[in-house]
Formats: sequence, structure tokens, C-alpha cells
Amino acid sequence: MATLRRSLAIDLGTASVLVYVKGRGVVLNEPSVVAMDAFTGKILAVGSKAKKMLGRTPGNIIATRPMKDGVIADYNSTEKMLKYFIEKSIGKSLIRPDVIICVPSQITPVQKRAVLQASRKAGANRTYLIEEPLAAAIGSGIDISDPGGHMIIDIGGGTTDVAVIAMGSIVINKSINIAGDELDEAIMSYIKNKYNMLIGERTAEDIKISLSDVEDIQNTDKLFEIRGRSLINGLPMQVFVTPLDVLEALESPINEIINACYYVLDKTPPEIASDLF
Ligand SMILES: Nc1ncnc2c1ncn2[C@@H]1O[C@H](COP(=O)(O)OP(=O)(O)OP(=O)(O)O)[C@@H](O)[C@H]1O
Repeated sequence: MATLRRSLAIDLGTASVLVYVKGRGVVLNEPSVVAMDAFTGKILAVGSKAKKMLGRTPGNIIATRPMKDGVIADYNSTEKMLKYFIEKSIGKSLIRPDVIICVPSQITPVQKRAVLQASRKAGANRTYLIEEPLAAAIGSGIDISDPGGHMIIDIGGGTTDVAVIAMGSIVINKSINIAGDELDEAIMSYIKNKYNMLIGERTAEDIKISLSDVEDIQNTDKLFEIRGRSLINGLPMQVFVTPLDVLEALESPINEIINACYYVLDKTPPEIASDLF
């Protein structure tokens, strides 16, 4: 008998939330940002609309990211954001959906409980959790039941998960709080030090996405115009950054990600290490 209960998979990320509905595919991909009235706590916008408000809100509106480093940082906003995204994906329904949510591999039991509780309050019937590297492996077409080892490096917004998986489970893993957000911050501080200019996190992210392609690194002709505020006279200013600037800016956080990979390789059992090799 066909069931009326929907099954959803949710990637509840620091930077973005994706919702997959069984039988329909990915139906939603929006930034994990919530804008609310600072005085009443009322939610004013969620997702793409709220992201446009980041760094631009008047005093009475705050636009925040309820997830930080892959886990819930602001419980109430996360719950409201989840409820909004679930309803946007499948509409309002009396039959609560079953939900599976991706979580970082080194999440604590308390952090897991917070996700389960937020999901239930947001309208889920049963909630299952899956470690992000396993979900990433399945999503990229790897047969995770294979006894041969595979290494997954999942660089998200708040966390990078490096894991070696074999026979359907994680053999060894390392999760670090250095990922896309940290790369944006590295670009912001580089621009500040080199050009005496302040830029916001959205501009930093635009620079990263436009100029961080390794194939472009040597291309000194590729320039990216950015605007911000001068630290010297407080006036608006513009500069042109190159892929080489981005390479210099990102060197330290990228090295930390590489070190996490070394750590995992170092702890990988020899038989599986030979599969990776
Ligand atoms: N083309 C690109 N080049 C470089 N970085 C990108 C690109 N596209 C997206 N990003 C970055 O990827 C990050 C978001 O990745 P993703 O959506 O996997 O994170 P998340 O699942 O929300 O985070 P987490 O797994 O930490 O909870 C952001 O920092 C974003 O700037």
C-alpha cells in the first residue's frame, strides 16, 4: 500500500540547506540565514531573502546564521528555519514527514540531541541522522558497502570532514572547523592588511568563488574588482585583486585542511592505505 508519508533528506549546513524529497529529487537549496526583528524576535525572512540582508540590516533587524561550525548555534532560529524549509519543500501537511539529516562526523551526543529535537519541533515524524562523509560518498556514487577504502574530503561552510570509509562505515576521520567561512575570513583580513580596506563576508565569498580555481592561479591578467571602505579615510574605495592574492590569502587555512588529510592518512590501517594509494 502506498504511504502518504513523505520522506525527506536534509543537509542542514552552516552555509546552506538542501532538501531532497524522495521521488522528486533536490527541491530546495538555500542559504542557512534567518532575519528577525531584534525587539520582538519575529522571523522576517529565511534563506535567500535573508542572506541579502546580511551586513546590511537596519538596527531593528538582525540577519544571522543559526548554524556554526556544522552544529546548531542558535536553537530557536534553527527550529524556525527548518520548519520554514520543510513547509516550503512539501507544503503544510497533517502527516508529518520522516526525515534524515546529515551531521558532521565528530558531533557530540548533546549536539545530536539538539538536531533531533529541532527536527521534531519543526514538524518531522521520525528523524534519522547520517554522518556527512557517508552521505557525501553515497551522493558521489561510491558503493559504500565496498570493502575497499575511499577517502572523502568534504569542505563545507563551517567544517571540513576528512574521512576514510570502508564497508559502509567510517574507519577513521577528522573534523576541523576550517572550511569555506574561514577562507572568507582569511580573504577579508588579507585585503584589510594589504589594501587598508574593509570588505564584508559576501564580497570575500565572491572573491573566493571567482578566483580560487587552481587553474587560474598563474593567470595574472584575471582581475576582480572589489569595493569596500577605506581604513585610512573611511570613504568607499575599490581595488583589483588577482588569483595570486587569493592564493596568498588562503595559504594558511588550506594548509590546515591538508594537515587534517595527513592526520587521517597517518591513522589509516595499512591495507586500506594501499587502496587509497
Ligand atoms: N565554486 C566554489 N568555489 C569555492 N567555494 C565555494 C564554491 N561554491 C560554494 N563554495 C563555498 O562552499 C561553502 C558551502 O559549502 P556547503 O554548502 O557544502 O556547506 P554546508 O554544508 O552548509 O556547511 P557545513 O558542512 O560546514 O555545515 C561556502 O563557504 C561557499 O562559499
